[in-house]
Amino acid sequence: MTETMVSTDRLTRRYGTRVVVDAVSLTVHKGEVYGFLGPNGAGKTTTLRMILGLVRPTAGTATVAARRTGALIEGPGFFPYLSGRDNLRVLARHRALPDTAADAALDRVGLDGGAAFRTCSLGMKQRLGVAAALLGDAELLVLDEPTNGLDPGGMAAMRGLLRDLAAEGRTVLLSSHLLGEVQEICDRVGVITGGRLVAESTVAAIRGAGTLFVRAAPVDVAAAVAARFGAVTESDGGLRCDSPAPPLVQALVRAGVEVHEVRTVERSLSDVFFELTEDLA
Ligand SMILES: Nc1ncnc2c1ncn2[C@@H]1O[C@H](COP(=O)(O)OP(=O)(O)OP(=O)(O)O)[C@@H](O)[C@H]1O
Repeated sequence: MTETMVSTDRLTRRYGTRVVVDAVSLTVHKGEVYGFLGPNGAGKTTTLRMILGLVRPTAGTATVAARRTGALIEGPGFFPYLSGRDNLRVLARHRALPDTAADAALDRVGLDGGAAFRTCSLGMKQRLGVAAALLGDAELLVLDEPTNGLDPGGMAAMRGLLRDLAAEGRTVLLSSHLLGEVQEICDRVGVITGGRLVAESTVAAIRGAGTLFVRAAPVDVAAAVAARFGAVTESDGGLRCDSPAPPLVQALVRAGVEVHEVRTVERSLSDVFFELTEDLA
């Protein structure tokens, strides 16, 4: 059975008359990487802050089942001249944790922590931020844009780290405006735009089963057969058909059509995202 780690029920935040987060109900399962996806200003950070108890909801509720939660929201305040290790030890001491907790968190993210914070690359700084969130062995990590500004190598490393943390049974809730990133890291995504959650599902389900691309001759006969199964449009010298492949192919062959090519065309998460957000524009 899937255990729920975070759930919100019609979570809402207004600033003045402006509704920044509008009745968002989302569910994050234990042990998954959940991507909270939306354009700038969509309300992601405000939602994460409400989940963490840093911002009070105007209405609705947020429930967190984790006993130990760590967060990286808009970068923790690291001291520039202290090393990564000393920075983490300072944070650990604030929370009455031993220095060994800082060392364990550094190990976990693969940093030696020797360099002064100000000399660290952005990738190292982000890893240090994740280490800070992990302090005290957090079982839920809430990370606001953890891959923001990273180069492709840094992103791949962060992706690997977050997947590994989930494989250990931790739950990761991250926000992002990078569709490709979310598509690769996350088990499930919630899409937010204009403060409203417009979709929540597995990445695969949100992208849909995809449509079929069929190249067949004669094309007009093929189109007539395919139209019995669903919508058909002509594209790239073939047909795009909304239909499962086996019955369509059988019917085409029975109708004497020569089938040259049949393949599934998956929509990327970005196509879906723009469709979802266009509807609301
Ligand atoms: N304290 C506040 N007072 C007034 N408006 C606010 C406050 N905090 C956030 N907002 C507004 O709420 C909207 C959503 O902000 P939020 O930071 O939650 O979005 P976001 O999706 O995280 O965007 P970004 O990726 O740019 O951080 C923005 O238009 C922002 O200006």
